[in-house]
Amino acid sequence: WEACCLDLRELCCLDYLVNLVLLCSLPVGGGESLRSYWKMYLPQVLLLIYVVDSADHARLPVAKQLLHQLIENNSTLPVVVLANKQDLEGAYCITDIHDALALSDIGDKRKMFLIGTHVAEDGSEISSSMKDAKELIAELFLELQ
Ligand SMILES: Nc1nc2c(ncn2[C@@H]2O[C@H](COP(=O)(O)OP(=O)(O)OP(=O)(O)O)[C@@H](O)[C@H]2O)c(=O)[nH]1
Repeated sequence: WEACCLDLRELCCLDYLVNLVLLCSLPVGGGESLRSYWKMYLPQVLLLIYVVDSADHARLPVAKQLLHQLIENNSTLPVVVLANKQDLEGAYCITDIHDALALSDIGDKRKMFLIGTHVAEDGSEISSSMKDAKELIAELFLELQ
């Protein structure tokens, strides 16, 4: 991580920056066996990107509880929630996801964004929603340097 702490303001190519952000990210899965690692990584991150499955209504209450627990002791950590799988029939819309995750309770001190995304099932192309999310994340990353 430290090796990547160069002055990103000097970089003017957004594509390069987006790729660099992805390189610098620490993806941690959401499975039960991996959740104990979340708090371990949290102090090292500039920005939390929390991905939920918008079509998995049954697990949204757990996703809400875990998100709130994760950030309860860090009132300023910026959070980007990706409401993924928006392409699936029955997926909750952004307003429903906002309510299901109780994002209005997350506090007004931090930057918080909620974006609907989806990826092609075969991974063949990057959707425009995912490109928008990547660009937002890159811009936030720049601001946080
Ligand atoms: N239609 C659609 N499928 C997706 C999307 N994102 C991931 N998938 C597919 O969903 C399947 C499961 O992927 P994920 O939900 O990301 O996997 P996971 O989070 O490890 O699995 P769970 O913990 O069981 O939810 C894979 O076949 C992915 O290709 C999406 O936005 N739309």
